[in-house]
Amino acid sequence: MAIAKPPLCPFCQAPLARADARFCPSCGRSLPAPAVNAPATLIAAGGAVLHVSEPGVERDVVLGAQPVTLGRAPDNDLVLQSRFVSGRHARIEPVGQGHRIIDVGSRNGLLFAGQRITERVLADGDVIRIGDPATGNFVSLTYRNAALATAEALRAAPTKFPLDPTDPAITIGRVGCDIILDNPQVSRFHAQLDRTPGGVVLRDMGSTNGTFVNGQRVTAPVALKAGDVIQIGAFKLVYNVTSLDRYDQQGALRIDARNLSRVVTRNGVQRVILNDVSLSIAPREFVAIVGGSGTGKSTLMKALCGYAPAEQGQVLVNGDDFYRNFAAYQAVLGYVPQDDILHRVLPVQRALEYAARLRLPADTAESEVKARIERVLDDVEMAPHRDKPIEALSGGQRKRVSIGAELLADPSLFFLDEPTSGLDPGLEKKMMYTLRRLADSGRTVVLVTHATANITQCDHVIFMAGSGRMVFFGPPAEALRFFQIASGDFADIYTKIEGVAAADHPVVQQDLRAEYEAWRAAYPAAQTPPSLAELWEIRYRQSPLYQQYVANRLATTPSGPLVQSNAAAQPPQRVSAWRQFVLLTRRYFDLMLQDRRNLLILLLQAPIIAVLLLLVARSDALTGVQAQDLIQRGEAKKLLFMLATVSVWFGIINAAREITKEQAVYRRERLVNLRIGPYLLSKVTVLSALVLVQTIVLLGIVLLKVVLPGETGILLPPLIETFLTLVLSSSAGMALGLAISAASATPDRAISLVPFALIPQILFAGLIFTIEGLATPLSWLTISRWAMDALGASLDLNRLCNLPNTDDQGSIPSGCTPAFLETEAAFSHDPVHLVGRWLALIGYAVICLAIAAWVLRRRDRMV
Ligand SMILES: Nc1ncnc2c1ncn2[C@@H]1O[C@H](COP(=O)(O)OP(=O)(O)OP(=O)(O)O)[C@@H](O)[C@H]1O
Repeated sequence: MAIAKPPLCPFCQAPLARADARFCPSCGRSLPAPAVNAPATLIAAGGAVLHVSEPGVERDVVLGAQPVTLGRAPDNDLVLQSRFVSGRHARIEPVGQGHRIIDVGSRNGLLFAGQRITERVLADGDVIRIGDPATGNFVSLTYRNAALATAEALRAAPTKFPLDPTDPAITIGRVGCDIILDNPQVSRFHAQLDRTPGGVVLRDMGSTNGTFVNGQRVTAPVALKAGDVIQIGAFKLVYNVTSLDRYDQQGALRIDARNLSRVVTRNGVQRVILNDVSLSIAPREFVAIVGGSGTGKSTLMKALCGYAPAEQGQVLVNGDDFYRNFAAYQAVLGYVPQDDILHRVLPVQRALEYAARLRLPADTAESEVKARIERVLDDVEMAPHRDKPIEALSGGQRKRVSIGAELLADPSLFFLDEPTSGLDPGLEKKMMYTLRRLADSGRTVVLVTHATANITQCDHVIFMAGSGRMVFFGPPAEALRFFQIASGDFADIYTKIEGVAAADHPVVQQDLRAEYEAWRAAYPAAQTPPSLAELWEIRYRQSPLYQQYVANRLATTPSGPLVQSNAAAQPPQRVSAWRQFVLLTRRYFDLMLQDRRNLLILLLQAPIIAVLLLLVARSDALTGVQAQDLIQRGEAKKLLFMLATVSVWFGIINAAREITKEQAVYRRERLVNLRIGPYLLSKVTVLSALVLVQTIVLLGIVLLKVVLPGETGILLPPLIETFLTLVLSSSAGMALGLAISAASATPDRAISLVPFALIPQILFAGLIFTIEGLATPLSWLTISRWAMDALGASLDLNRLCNLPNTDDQGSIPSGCTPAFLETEAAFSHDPVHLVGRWLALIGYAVICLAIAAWVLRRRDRMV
């Protein structure tokens, strides 16, 4: 074994005079004790190399024909400094042309691909980590051995399935098929190849996530020709007439971005928010996008993950145009937005069950869902908290559950928007450690973060500055050198890249003098100076780092077949509307029941209002007594007006917060596959059940005192007609409430809008004020007016005298005169009139739901 590089300061990379130097002559920081014992017996020419990366220390160690022990004790061949490494941790011993690593009984073990291992024969490119779950620190050991096939090459090699010409059909699916594609996103029986007289034909067997041929979704049988590429989730199957070659791209997805730009126009002014960004992220890399506020981090991430495509430029996933093939790749995409994407009132396990049912193929067995949930709970270390409501968890734990929800579908591309925001430094570090493990276990992980304390855990860091400019892409340690940060603190980079580049600016003077002068020469007439971001961008593009980490990477072709697609971007795959409706309805019921306090308040409204009405309503308000006929119609109208308005109130208030309060969950699920129709109908179903209960309670209690006339019903008994009218009024109110909710940015705003919907119901119902002139068309827009008409018709108010109830002296007028018996057209006692009013209420509800759906669809575009 030998130290391959001259000793360098781990903080500023300046050369050290001696390997055992205690202080750096350049940055002056104290140095760790020499870490490696290098007995001459272990030095072997041409051997494999182990790149050792400990916090603050990087070195290469040559492995030879002798076993090497590693651990913290000083008598190991390779001494590691970190406290979480055991005294005697592992042994690396030669096997054939390569090596094997063996855990010799360490406490924290060896991690490979995110999983603990006891032993592994190493392939070129393997990364073994020793991690400390308590602090989130880890040591990385990267094995390089040119004599072995690379781990990437092994992963890229196809598996050939010979196609027997006598075989009439070949099935493709997750279990029990001729060709097995083992991924939760693949349906059990996903697709089938049929041999027909005309050739081989591919059929999708009603899969949840779709089958694609050359980028086109298979909706009808497709005749295959040689070279056609079939895509199912992360798998590609190339049809070669005599064989089907399966390329498993799980955990092997590379992202190349070329010249991404985005310009927005606000108040007529154009602004660049993403400025010609190119980069390349290899499979299983963990990449952080960092930079100041408003510098375009989220814009870049959304362009990379396809949720807000760049206007110019191209994103390629394993060489395929990502935007054009978005529908095919959507199944392998995980995205964790800043907000929680699960309902907080649900316990962790139950929330994950609903998420799994919505995301995984419909034919996923209960046992598979359970196993998947167990797996992700372990992956995010939340198994001990499975029964706790999400709202009872800490911020970091909640974020882990959101990550778990995304992991259910086992995505190979994983994007996270500020997963560490709001976490304390300890939790932040653990979160980064979790993400590192997820990347190691076969995911390309990209996150946006403000926190730079732990970005050494990433393979690469992207620094954004100014108006969407990428000023650095490369390994974190290189960033410190590039920006000449002697302190070793990444946060110092922020101050170097923000601001205007005046000639006397210290950063221009120290770092960017050449770039500044070149810029001045290029733009001699410029009135305003460039930004520091612009100069760093120029500097980075001219640096060897850009050549190495961007240009050279972009110049290499990805392994595996390419999808030659000229298709326009296709909408995402849709799962069965009925299945979604059933699941969403079940979940919504569950949410209602979990939020007991709110449910209790909603349910108490009806009896409390009914009891208050009992206190003021007369028992004969609707029937009338002969001697008091003169005041009856007014009294009856008051009671019916209250019943109608209260019903509308129930509907509006039940629904007004229901969409807006869960909009983060809705937005995320919409990006996966949620349909607006089933979503709204699930709300309508559950809320209808609620208004039904409320109406029964309200009417039931009121009728304990108030007597309903016996014979007045037009089509049905008056009780049934009254009940129907009130339910229809509540339902129309509920639809109006849902429209308000869909249009409101926050629950508070929705509640503030409720009076605007409710007060017209009072003004234009025709009771308090006479409706004439402009008020007439406005009254058509209110629910209570149609409800009053229907109630008045059913209970035949025209049979009662039409006199205002002003007889507060107790004196009874002598009798009804013809003038007092004047009828009101609104209460016509005929079937057409009543059914017309019911239809108006139904139409009202339908229009409000259509508006809610339209608003939700419009929101899709606002990314
Ligand atoms: N759809 C849009 N329309 C108009 N302006 C937008 C749009 N999206 C982003 N912007 C603007 O582009 C700039 C960059 O936004 P972005 O969200 O990418 O920044 P960021 O670096 O992620 O910021 P933060 O760290 O504050 O979240 C901001 O000034 C933002 O207001």
